[in-house]
Amino acid sequence: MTVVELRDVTREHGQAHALRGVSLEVAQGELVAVMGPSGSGKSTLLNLAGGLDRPTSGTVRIEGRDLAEVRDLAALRRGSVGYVFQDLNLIPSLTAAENVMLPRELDGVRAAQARKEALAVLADVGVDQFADRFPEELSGGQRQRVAIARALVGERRLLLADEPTGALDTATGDEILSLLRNRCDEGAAVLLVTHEPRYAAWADRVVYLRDGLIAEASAVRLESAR
Ligand SMILES: Nc1ncnc2c1ncn2[C@@H]1O[C@H](COP(=O)(O)OP(=O)(O)OP(=O)(O)O)[C@@H](O)[C@H]1O
Repeated sequence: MTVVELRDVTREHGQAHALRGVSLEVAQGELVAVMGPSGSGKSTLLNLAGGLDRPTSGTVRIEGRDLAEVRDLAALRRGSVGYVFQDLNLIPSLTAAENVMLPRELDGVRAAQARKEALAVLADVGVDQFADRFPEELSGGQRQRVAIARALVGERRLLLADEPTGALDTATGDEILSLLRNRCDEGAAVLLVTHEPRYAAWADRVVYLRDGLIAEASAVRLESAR
């Protein structure tokens, strides 16, 4: 099943053509890596796929719903889309568990239930022992896991990750990728922006962007690099 579909999508910022006609589908269970030089449109593509930005032309569908016709986009995003960014924006005054609970509480889930869900997903990513610590009390890798837990909570089916391994050492980066890969194998669709061939090797497909267009797409799974 297709989770996200972009069809002939363009995005212009005044004179700048960030995307110039991109079509892409990501199915359940699929991890697609997006690579390309700086300024080629990778972040724009991710933002459009998650409904954080709107295309100038073309359509974006999440689970079959045309985002241009969705009234409460924020609710759809909270329910279906998880984001992991390099700068993870954990809220410093909230504990790890509270950061993960927040999107669920915004959706009206009661605190006790939200905490239960947060602890379960923190355990999934291996940091439940740090649930009551604040972000500044955690290492970079631990913080990134908390950010991933926040993206995963509520069983979101589309995960968008923009350089999620940016500041991490190789071993921690590999662990983060393996978490994303596991979630994918459990049925999520993942779009991953990365500069690193090492991490793109975890993908089912690699899409190369150049000047706002898909220059090349490879369907080869690079098993040997795992
Ligand atoms: N808000 C904006 N206003 C004007 N131009 C923009 C805006 N956002 C993006 N652009 C332009 O669109 C193009 C694509 O930007 P985008 O951030 O998507 O590229 P990227 O591939 O993610 O780059 P990087 O790897 O450096 O993050 C760039 O030329 C950028 O300058």
